[in-house]
Amino acid sequence: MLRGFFTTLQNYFSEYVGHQTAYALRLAYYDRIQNLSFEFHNRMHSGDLITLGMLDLEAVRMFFSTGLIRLILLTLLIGLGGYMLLSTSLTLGLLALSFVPFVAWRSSVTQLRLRGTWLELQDRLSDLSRVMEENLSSTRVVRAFGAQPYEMEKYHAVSARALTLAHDRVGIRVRNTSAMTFSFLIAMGLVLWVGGGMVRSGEITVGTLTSFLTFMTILQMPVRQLGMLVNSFARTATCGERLFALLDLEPAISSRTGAPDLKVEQGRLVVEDLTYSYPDAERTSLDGISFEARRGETIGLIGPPGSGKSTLAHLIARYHNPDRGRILIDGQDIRDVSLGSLRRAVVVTQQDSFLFTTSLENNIAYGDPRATREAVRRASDRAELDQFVAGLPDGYETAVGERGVSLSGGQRQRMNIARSLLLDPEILVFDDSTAAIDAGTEARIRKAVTATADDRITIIIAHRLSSLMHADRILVMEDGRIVETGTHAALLALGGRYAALHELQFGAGTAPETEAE
Ligand SMILES: Nc1ncnc2c1ncn2[C@@H]1O[C@H](COP(=O)(O)OP(=O)(O)OP(=O)(O)O)[C@@H](O)[C@H]1O
Repeated sequence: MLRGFFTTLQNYFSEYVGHQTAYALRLAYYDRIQNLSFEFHNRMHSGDLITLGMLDLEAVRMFFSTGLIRLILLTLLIGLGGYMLLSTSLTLGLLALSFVPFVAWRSSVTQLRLRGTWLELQDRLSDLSRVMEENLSSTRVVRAFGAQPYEMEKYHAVSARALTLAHDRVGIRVRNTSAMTFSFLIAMGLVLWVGGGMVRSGEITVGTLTSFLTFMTILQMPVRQLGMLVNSFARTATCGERLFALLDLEPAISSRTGAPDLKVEQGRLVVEDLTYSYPDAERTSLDGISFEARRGETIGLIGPPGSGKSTLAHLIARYHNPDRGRILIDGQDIRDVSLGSLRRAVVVTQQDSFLFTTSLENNIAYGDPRATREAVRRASDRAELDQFVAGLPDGYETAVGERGVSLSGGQRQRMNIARSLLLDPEILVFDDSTAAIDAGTEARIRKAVTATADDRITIIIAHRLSSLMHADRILVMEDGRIVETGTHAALLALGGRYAALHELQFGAGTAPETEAE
């Protein structure tokens, strides 16, 4: 009865502790990956991060749910059992316990081997989720190029690698279990042999020998479980090491302790000698960029792909820290103010928009969940999305994302623009965010955005000249440097790269004034 009672308590509490530990670790892990820098996320594949957050964390939970309590139980059982055996008969006790050192040695060897292979297996499983994740997010590309057989083969290859290693691991474990059973049976045989002799010579009674054998049988189970414990230890040590290596990482981009909020009064942006290279990159992505902008101004950024336009935008929002130079907003270095206040003041409308699985309204209000329906509608109207939404049966309640209505590339971009406009930031960067929108709609969006442009600095990054020719100043970038600066008219008159681009896009002879209207 007592055993039943305590087993129930043990099961309940050990599971409770395991789940509570996993819950706390899961939240700490999620919190960490929310705050680690873009450089970290560029380096780590999301498949690996998911494996770490699911499998490694589960291994640690299992240890707390079953391994830890088993360790206490085994120590108690082996300690007490061993004491009772030895105190009854020293010779027989030693014989009965002779298998324990062998099992301990065998387990240690197995622990080391399993530990190594577990790490390798995790890597192979990570490869598996990476291939699957890539495949799921590239369904269209795969179908468009008829690459299903190739994808299948790729998945098969990584699956087979995981299977081979899993097999090897089973082999190690089974050999270990067999060796342990064998050594126990030998010890039992010895006890019967020697103990039988002692009974015959009258040294001990049949009852004592029987109780010895019963003890050994009781002890057998926990001792055999040493193997499982060893396995659980090996897994937890490895998984915990990986998990804590990530938990111990300090986010490269964070607010200094006690950093004040950014205060914007005049609304002046100063970029000084900005230089930046991505980690491990051979080339410098930005090289000595300097410019200034005031509230009410629109700055256009143009240049060939890879010239550093997006990198510059990302540095202004402090997604990365510059290697050299600084960015000041109203005289405050953006590294000295709280990150939250900076990200409220600087919003970058990304090239790709991500739709969360929720209503259109919630998607637009993502940056400000407390925004009113009216504010959402206004932002969406300025982004030329309102009419489209009005045509949907559920209007702003329409579910979008993976399980909802899909939006076209242009509609997604407009939703992205509405999401940014809603926040009404001090510095608004459009990073090629109108590329998928037709020129007519883009012109209407521009007009609506310009109506409130006096309150902020607007930076427009685009490849299409018509998107930014109206800007107060246009910066032409090449290889991470600003190579030309001026208004549309001035740059045309300069006859340099901008003029050449203009000729390429509009042909010679088109009056710039008409375009710039
Ligand atoms: N995460 C990254 N890691 C390493 N190098 C990068 C990374 N992102 C961009 N780069 C490199 O930095 C340089 C500038 O890239 P960036 O994306 O800023 O160019 P861009 O002018 O915005 O290009 P596009 O017009 O194609 O958007 C390029 O040489 C690019 O290869």
